[in-house]
Amino acid sequence: MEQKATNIVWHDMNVKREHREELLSQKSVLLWFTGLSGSGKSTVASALEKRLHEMGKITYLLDGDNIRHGLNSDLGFSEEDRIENIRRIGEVSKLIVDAGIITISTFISPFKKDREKIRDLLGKDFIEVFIDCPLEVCEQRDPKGIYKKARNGEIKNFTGIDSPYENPENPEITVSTYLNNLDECVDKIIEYLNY
Ligand SMILES: Nc1ncnc2c1ncn2[C@@H]1O[C@H](COP(=O)(O)OS(=O)(=O)O)[C@@H](OP(=O)(O)O)[C@H]1O
Ligand SMILES: Nc1ncnc2c1ncn2[C@@H]1O[C@H](COP(=O)(O)OP(=O)(O)O)[C@@H](O)[C@H]1O
Repeated sequence: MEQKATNIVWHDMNVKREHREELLSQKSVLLWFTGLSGSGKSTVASALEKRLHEMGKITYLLDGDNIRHGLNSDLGFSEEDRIENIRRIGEVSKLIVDAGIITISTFISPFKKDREKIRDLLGKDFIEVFIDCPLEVCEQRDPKGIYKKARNGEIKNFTGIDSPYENPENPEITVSTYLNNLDECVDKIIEYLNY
């Protein structure tokens, strides 16, 4: 997004990310989870965070449903609002990574272009985690009864039904929640991180 303000100057602070990382004895990254509603983003992210916490890592989890109650409560599910939702979360994630914290962000983030913008923002610290699960399975799980509502027209612009989801082309990690159990899904991410 174009910067509106003029006459603003970036101030370089004394305490930098590397100093915070050193104090925390860890390297921070952004694990960006993307996938359909019901694919397992929140479930896998929460189990992963627990595992990392038990390993002594400092983490923070940003979750779509939760953020939409606060920071992004002014946004709905039009294409424009989803783009702004993901843009803000990308920026917030960058700040948390800069704080030295291992950040897990779980949003449907249906558009490839928006995810790529966050990759550009974070560079090598961006790890895209595709939570892969066919729509039929997500719909069968329907943990919030939300697909049922989308099918009978109570919810419009629902991802996978009447709003698109673009699969990642080259995610760093693909986790298939319809093939592997929760522990196996978490193992795969932990193995990649190689802490
Ligand atoms: N129209 C529509 N489409 C998709 N999802 C909807 C919609 N309306 C409400 N919900 C609920 O909102 C959660 C998705 O929010 P996100 O911020 O992750 O969406 S997005 O990235 O901006 O597309 C999503 O949560 P998850 O199921 O955890 O993915 C839904 O429960
Ligand atoms: N291997 C698995 N990993 C994650 N969730 C699974 C798995 N197998 C079944 N599930 C179930 O799928 C549902 C996923 O819901 P949720 O985590 O809220 O998805 P999302 O955050 O993507 O909307 C939960 O009811 C969960 O118990």
